Amino acid sequence: MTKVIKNGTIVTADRTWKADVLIRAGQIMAIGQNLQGDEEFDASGCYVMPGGIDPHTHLEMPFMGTYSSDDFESGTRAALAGGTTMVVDFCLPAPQQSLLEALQMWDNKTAKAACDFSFHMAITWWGKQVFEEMAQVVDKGIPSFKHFMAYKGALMVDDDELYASFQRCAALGALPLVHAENGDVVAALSQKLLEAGNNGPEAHAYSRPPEVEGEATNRAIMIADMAGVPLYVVHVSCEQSHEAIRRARQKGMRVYGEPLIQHLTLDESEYFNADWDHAARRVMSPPFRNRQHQGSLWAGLQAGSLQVVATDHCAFTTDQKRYGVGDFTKIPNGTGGLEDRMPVLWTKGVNTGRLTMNEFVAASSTNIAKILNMYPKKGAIVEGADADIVVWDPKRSKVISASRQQSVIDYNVFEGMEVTGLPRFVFSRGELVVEESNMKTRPGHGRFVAREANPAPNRALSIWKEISAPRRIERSGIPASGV
Ligand SMILES: NC(=O)NCCC(=O)O
Ligand SMILES: [Zn+2]
Repeated sequence: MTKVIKNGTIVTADRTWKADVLIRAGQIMAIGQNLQGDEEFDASGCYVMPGGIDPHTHLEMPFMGTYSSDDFESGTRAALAGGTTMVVDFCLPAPQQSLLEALQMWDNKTAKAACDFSFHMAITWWGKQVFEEMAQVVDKGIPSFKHFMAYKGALMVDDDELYASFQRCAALGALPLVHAENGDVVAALSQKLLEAGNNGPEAHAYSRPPEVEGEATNRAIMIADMAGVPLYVVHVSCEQSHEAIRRARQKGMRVYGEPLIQHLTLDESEYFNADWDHAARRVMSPPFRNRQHQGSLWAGLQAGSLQVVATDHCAFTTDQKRYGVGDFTKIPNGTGGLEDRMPVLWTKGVNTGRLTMNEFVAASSTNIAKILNMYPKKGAIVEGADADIVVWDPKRSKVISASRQQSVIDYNVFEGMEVTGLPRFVFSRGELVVEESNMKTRPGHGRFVAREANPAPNRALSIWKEISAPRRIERSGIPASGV
C-alpha cells in the first residue's frame, strides 16, 4: 500500500516548493509532480513539513515525591495531536543505580508509546561504574548525557563530577546536556525566602533569578571547554544564559541553546496571580521571566545563537501541585506543552513575522535531528527518510483549552490562547495518526530511535585550546627544599 500527499507546498529547513510526497513502508519513497498512490491525502492550502521533534520531555518521571502524570501513552498522543512525531525523554538513574538497570526501567515505560522516541541518559552520581557504563549506553544508541546543576540533594552533580563526565563524553563522542542553574544559590535563597515567610509560588521565581542561570551556564561552558567537548544547554530562559552561549559560539565553541515554548510566550506575571493554584501550576525551573528575556530568546532563534524550541513537558495535576501549599519548595516543578508547542510557535513566531516558515521547521525539528545525529532519518522531507510528516493548515485555528486536550492533567498553562496554524494530517512512519481533531493514534506504534555517537575526539574547538596544552620545563638547577 502506498499513500500520496497531493497539492501541498513542502516546507523544509532550507527550501519551499510545490510537490507531492509518496509514502511506502513507513518511508518517503518519492517527491515530485503528479505522483500516484493507493490512498490520497489532499494538502491543498497546506504546508507539508517534517513532523516536530521535542528533545526534552519527562513522561512518568519520578520527581519531588511523585510521578509526572503524562506517561508515554498520553504524552505521545498529546505530541502527535500537535504535530510532534518524536520525543526524547530522560532516563534518570537513582543514586548508585546502574545506568543500564535504569535504562531497562525507562524502556519498560514505553510499551504504549504512539510515536517514535529516544532517550538522553542523566548522570546523577559519579563513580567507576558510571564511567564504564557510559560506553555501553552509547553503544545502545544513546550518545547524550544530561547533568543537573540544580536540585541540590537530589539530581544535582558537582563541578568535579561535571568535569569527569564531560571528559568521558569527549572520549566517547557523546554530547553533554546541562540544566544550568546554580543549585547551591537556589537552596540558600529558598531557605532565606521561607524564613522571611515567603512560602507562596511567587517565591519560587524569586529563588531562581536569571543570575543563577547565567552563572551556571557560564560555568558549564568553561568546564566543557576544558574537557574539549560540545555542550547543549536545556531550557535557556534568560538573556544572561543566552549571552554566555552567544559569546562562546562567537569564540568558535560548539554550544547549543534550547529555549522552551513556555519561556518564549508566558511571563513572570503568572506567579503573581491571586489564585494559588493558577500560580503553582506554572511553577517550573527555570521560572517564567519578563518580556525583555523573552525578546532575547526570540532574537536568539532569529540570529541562530539558539537553535531548538522544546517543552520540558513534565505535567503535574493541581492535586500534585498542592503538595507545596505552605512551602513553595515542595511544589513539583514542571509544566506541560507537548500538544501546544508547534501551534504556539507557529502563531507567535511565523504569524507575527518573527520566524520564517523555514526557521520554524529548523527550530521545531531539523536542527535537533542534526544535533542528536538522527538526520535525515528524522527532521527531513527527503527520499528514504522516515515518513514523519505534518500537513499544516495555516488557516485552522482553535482556542487552547484543557477541556479538549490529550494530556491527562486538569489544566493547561496556555488556556485561552488562540492559535492559528494546526495539523490537517499527521503521519508517524507513514501511518495516519491524526486527521484534524480526530485522533487515530495507536499505542505501541512508537519505536526507539537509536542514535550514533560522533567520531571521537569530539572537540569543542576553543581557539585557546592548542596554546594552553601543558608543557614540562627541563631545568638545570633545582634549589634544595627550604624545609
Ligand atoms: N523543568 C522543570 O521544572 N521540571 C522538570 C525537571 C527539569 O527538567 O528540571
Ligand atoms: Zn527537563
